[in-house]
Amino acid sequence: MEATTPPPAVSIRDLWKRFGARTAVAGLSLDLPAGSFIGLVGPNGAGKTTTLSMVTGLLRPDRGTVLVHGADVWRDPVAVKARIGILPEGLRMFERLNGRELLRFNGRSRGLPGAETDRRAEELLAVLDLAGAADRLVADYSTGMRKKIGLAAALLHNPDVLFLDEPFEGVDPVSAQTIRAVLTRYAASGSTVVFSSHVMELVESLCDWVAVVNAGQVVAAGPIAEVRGGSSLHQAFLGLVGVRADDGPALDWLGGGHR
Ligand SMILES: Nc1ncnc2c1ncn2[C@@H]1O[C@H](COP(=O)(O)OP(=O)(O)OP(=O)(O)O)[C@@H](O)[C@H]1O
Repeated sequence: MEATTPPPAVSIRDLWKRFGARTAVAGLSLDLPAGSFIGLVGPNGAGKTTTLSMVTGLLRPDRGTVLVHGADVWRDPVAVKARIGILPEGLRMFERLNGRELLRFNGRSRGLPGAETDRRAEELLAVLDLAGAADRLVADYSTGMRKKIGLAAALLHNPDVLFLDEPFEGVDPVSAQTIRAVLTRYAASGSTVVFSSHVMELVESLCDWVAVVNAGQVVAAGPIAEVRGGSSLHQAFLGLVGVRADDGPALDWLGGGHR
């Protein structure tokens, strides 16, 4: 008997978003398998952030539907928000709270009991190496610390699906390793991670599934070994998004000490 495929964690159908004359997302459809570590890759301006914003209910699409574990992001936002965690790009936080207060606030606004919020917050602060900074204002956190406290806030209610926009950008190797370890542990428990990145090596080493987006559409998606074929993900990516054959303008004034 054939094994039945489990329903996808996220189902995106015919998603569109225009900003004035510019089409950022152009009829994007994609099923993201549950329990996978998923990389969303694409060149600058491909529509990754716009897609993630619409999928997580932060931006209203012009058209299209998104289901998270069967619940419609726009018709049933409360059910969806209980099941997802989000680390958006350029996350705005309550800067005048310290790290511990921020997590407590998040836990309580998610309806977690106080004692449980505190227990989880302290564990996350310790695992993410933020315990020593828990009493400092978020306003004084570095980029890497902000990503980590943002990740802690996104994980506190133990979501089924975690969305992260460029979680490793501006993060030093030590913090990156800490974030990787937490995400790997989370994904190993059967939860779904979806993250966007430009770093193919990172996607290749962390993800088991990848979607390549270009000009607001999916140009390839599937298990990473399938998408990259016999080559590296980097090579496959360049082929999929189309590298310019020429080098563009000559820049013959550049280098060589000419003024
Ligand atoms: N608020 C906005 N107003 C106008 N144009 C926008 C807005 N947000 C995105 N765009 C445009 O939509 C397109 C897709 O942008 P988006 O940020 O989704 O791409 P991305 O794949 O995340 O890019 P990057 O890798 O550079 O972060 C781009 O052309 C961008 O200029």
